[in-house]
Amino acid sequence: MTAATPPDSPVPPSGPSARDPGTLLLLVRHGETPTTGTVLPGRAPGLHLSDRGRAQAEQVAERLEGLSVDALYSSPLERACETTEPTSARTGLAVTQDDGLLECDFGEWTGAAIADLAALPEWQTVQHSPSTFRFPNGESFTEMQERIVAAIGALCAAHSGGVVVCFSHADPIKAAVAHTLGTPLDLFQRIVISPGSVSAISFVDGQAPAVLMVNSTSEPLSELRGP
Ligand SMILES: O=C(O)[C@@H](CO)OP(=O)(O)O
Repeated sequence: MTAATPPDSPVPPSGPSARDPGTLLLLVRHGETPTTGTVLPGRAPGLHLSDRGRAQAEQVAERLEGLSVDALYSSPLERACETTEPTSARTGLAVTQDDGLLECDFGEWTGAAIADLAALPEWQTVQHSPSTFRFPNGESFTEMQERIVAAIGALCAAHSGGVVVCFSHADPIKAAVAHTLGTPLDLFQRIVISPGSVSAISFVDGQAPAVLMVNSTSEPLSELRGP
């Protein structure tokens, strides 16, 4: 037999819009570059945003209007840092570079044409069994996932209860979203993260993290914090 709930008992919080808004993490993929989709740029220096990529960066800043942002972090690579610039200008917040948000270290595959890589037998492993794959003289997908998950965990802990915006890269963001959803790393290629897109994760004490948005390129972001 279960005791009746007293009529004045508080209603338990049921999600991020309840009394405790928790910590809101926004993961932004950098805007397009001249080689996005054709070359695996990895950590090679000197790759900058295209005109379209700069427009996508502006759009991210516009979409953040109305959201009270506490901190901005970025992968140190140029294409990520350039994507932060309109948001930094609009919010007045400085950007802190964080190696935990870096692109995967693709090792000897860095700078290769994706069409050439797709012809290799190893490409099938990258697509279908990524948890077993290490890039030649580079990082494994498992290491990349552990790195990004640790990085965003530390940043959210440092800004508990706040809104944290992190600018990163496709594969690390896919791996972070997969981890939050409980999706096996071997299925993480099913998640699409487009240039200039925003994905949102909410962390509320005592609750499982909640994925609020994935690969969004148009929805207003202020509504993520409720009315
Ligand atoms: O080359 C790509 O498709 C992705 C992989 O993560 O890299 P980036 O997001 O840096 O463009």
